[in-house]
Amino acid sequence: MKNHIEQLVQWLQQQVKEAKVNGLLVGLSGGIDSSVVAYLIKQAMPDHSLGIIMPCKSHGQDEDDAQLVAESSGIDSVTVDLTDQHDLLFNGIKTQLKDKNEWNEEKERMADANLRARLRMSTLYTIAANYNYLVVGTDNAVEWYIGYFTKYGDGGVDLVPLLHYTKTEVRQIARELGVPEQIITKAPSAGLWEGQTDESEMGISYDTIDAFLNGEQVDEKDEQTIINMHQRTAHKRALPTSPPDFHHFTLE
Ligand SMILES: Nc1ncnc2c1ncn2[C@@H]1O[C@H](COP(=O)(O)OP(=O)(O)OC[C@H]2O[C@@H]([n+]3cccc(C(=O)O)c3)[C@H](O)[C@@H]2O)[C@@H](O)[C@H]1O
Ligand SMILES: Nc1ncnc2c1ncn2[C@@H]1O[C@H](COP(=O)(O)OP(=O)(O)OP(=O)(O)O)[C@@H](O)[C@H]1O
Ligand SMILES: [Mg+2]
Repeated sequence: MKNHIEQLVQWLQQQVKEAKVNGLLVGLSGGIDSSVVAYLIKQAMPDHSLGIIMPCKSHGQDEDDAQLVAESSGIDSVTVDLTDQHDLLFNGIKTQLKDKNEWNEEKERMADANLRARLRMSTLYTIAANYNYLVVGTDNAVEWYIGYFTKYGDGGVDLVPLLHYTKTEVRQIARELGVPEQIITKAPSAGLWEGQTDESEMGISYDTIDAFLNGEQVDEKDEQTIINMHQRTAHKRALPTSPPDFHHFTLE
């Protein structure tokens, strides 16, 4: 993995150069993916990299873990608590729709969760513009393939260095980089509601999806689940859908 790390660091440096920006930043959650990205961008841009810690009704342990990663990687960090902003916006929207008797309780938890991810995205772009930095995403091959991210939330980024790495490989890279073991071994979670873990929500294990992506044989039912998730989320990996160019078709 040493070789991969060197290449990823060089690739990040090249992106900074080509985009003519000053540096790179990442949202630091205390999870393994953003920890790996933090270590990589710190290596790529030692004096121009930033980790943004954004609690939003989050578990205190996650913030402690994010702080630990900031310290162990040496990356500069800023904390922006989004709890009040989220409450204001979410409850404002909810009140308006409730008044019209059109609030869908069944969709509430997911709407609340996705708004957290999109508030984080907005925060990252506001800070990126301030420093003239790029926003670095943390999606790995599994999350990308099955669309396990919020469209224009944590999926709304400029660079995705881990896109071709399975979760197993991300763990290997993390060990090589020196990410603290407690971060590597904790259960992956989007942290969007109490008790959420990726595997319980996806209904399938990272090991199974890793195996599928590696072209290995997996249980037929699991294979179908993965393919269904991939197909259902194709829109998240594409540019917005547009109609044909009727205007120019009529010109001749
Ligand atoms: N066919 C289609 N063509 C174009 N657009 C389509 C569409 N179908 C839905 N859409 C749009 O997409 C929206 C649904 O997508 P989206 O808003 O992303 O929402 P959705 O996929 O329902 O939820 C996001 C999922 O990602 C997970 N997540 C989020 C954030 C972080 C992490 C993590 O691992 O840390 C995980 C989260 O737990 C949840 O399972 C719809 O509201 C609609 O606007
Ligand atoms: N509290 C938070 N503060 C800052 N960024 C966050 C926070 N929660 C989520 N994010 C951002 O959203 C991204 C998506 O979360 P995701 O859970 O997939 O990654 P992770 O937490 O780094 O790793 P894992 O999947 O193992 O939990 C994070 O990598 C991070 O960039
Ligand atoms: Mg996480």
